Amino acid sequence: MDHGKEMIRVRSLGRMVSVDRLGKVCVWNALAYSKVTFRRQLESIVGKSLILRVTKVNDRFDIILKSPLAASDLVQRLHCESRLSRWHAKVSVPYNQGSTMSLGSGKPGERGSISLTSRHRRAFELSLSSPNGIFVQLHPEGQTGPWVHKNVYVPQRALKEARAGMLETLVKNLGKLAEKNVPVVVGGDWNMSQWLESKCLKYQILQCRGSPLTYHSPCDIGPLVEKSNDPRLAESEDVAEVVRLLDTACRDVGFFYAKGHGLPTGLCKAVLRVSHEFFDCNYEEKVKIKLSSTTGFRGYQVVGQNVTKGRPDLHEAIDCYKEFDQTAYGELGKPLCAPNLWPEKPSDFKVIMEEYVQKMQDLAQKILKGIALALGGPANAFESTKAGDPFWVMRVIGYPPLVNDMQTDSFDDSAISCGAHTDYGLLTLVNQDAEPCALQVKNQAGNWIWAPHVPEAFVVNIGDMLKICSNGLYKPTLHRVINNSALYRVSVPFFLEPNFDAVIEPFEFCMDKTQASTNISRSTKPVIYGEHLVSKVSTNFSY
Ligand SMILES: O=C(O)CCC(=O)C(=O)O
Ligand SMILES: [Fe+2]
Repeated sequence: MDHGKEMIRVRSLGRMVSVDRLGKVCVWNALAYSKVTFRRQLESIVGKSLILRVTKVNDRFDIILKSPLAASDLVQRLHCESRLSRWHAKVSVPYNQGSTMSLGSGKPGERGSISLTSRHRRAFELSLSSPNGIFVQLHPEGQTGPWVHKNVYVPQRALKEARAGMLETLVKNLGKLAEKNVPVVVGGDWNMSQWLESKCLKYQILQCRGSPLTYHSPCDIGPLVEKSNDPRLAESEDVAEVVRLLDTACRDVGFFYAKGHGLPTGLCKAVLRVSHEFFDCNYEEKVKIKLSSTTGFRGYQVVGQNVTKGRPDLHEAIDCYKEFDQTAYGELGKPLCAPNLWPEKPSDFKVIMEEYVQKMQDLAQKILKGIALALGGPANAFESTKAGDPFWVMRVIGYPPLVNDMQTDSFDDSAISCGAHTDYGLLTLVNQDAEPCALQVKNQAGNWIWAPHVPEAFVVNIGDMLKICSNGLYKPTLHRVINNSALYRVSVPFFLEPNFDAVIEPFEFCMDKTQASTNISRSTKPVIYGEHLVSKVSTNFSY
């Protein structure tokens, strides 16, 4: 489909605009709605000002949006937030210009096409509406043996190594089916697109950004939390199951959801409530605790004061660090040696946050025991010199909506709430508002996927220091925040760090592992954690 020359009149802009400067989304299976109710539905999902035009065309709705980014966000939100999963929505311009995609008429299940979707339910539904097609579901939850049902083929859930061989065969067979003009719908994750491309197969992507991170079901860390002080922790079977899940998540994704963590829901909610109450205060109130190099980089930073890779982040925040004595780390600790700055309003801010920090440190250390076991070491591997007296960082972050006035031409497509980065320390635990969905994680296929709020679960990700400790077995994943909604968002990440003065270098047991599998004994250089942190913090701000 070439939309390059299609021009439309956009009333709010008062002129003809080529659609390739805008974003276009097609939605199927929604014709039960009138145009007016459908538009109202869309507006409740993405905000009125993003939507420039909605038209009914044959069997679908076509939606023109303010920008390609807005279009990909709409598709994601249709799937991720509104959960209107009966709809099939797709951005009508190729997601990845230049790759070998056959777009055909853009309709799923077209003869001879291979369609790729990361949502297994979506693929399943498509397979039913396309009875001559074949549906392959790669990562079914709780699937132990292979099964075939009508046109649905579910291969056995396999371990990563075994999966490679399985994919090889699968891709070959998919190619043969496409040659025979059999429509194929593949549900799985985006790694599949790499396989298809490596075999030069043409396919169409039915969803533009991959599934939300929730696709990987939350890890119930309950057994690990309950038994973390048990000297026979490593022998417990249910702990071993948690450890296995942690290993897969840290190796493959670098992110996971942790439920069963034992933190009171009321406390987690109170943390978000007092954060909102603070950000709701006026400017004068907030800058009473303004951060600068003279406050030890502690306190409130205004919107745009934080900089990621040279660009201002469009968020405001209160930064807190573990407090320490002047004599503790000498020159190394000087730039950060100061008390935390707590706001007066709301009056319960400090007491709630201090209780939260203490509980989060305890929880993060328990998860770290599970990670030590997952890496093949003793549960206490991070204790004593590495992280026996851990440093911590907590950021209370407020993200205003990025787009307020979409009626003007001033929309900046590249505006970002928090630029792509990895975290500095060992483990990050994020407590985020239920809405809006704004955190994104880059998956192995290079696509940004959403990490929406999951009730009673923390988003957990690994940081740079864990990469060094694990000798690269676990790598931190790039993530960023884009608040394209009309809602103000709060998140409170808690970062568990090594001891401030720790020399961070790979564990022996990790070096043995990498030596055995890749012949690389040491892939990372040692660093002094405190130096790493100070160098990051002191270049993070514009004053
Ligand atoms: O706001 C979020 O969800 C994540 C923030 C983040 O990545 C960070 O502060 O390092
Ligand atoms: Fe982060």
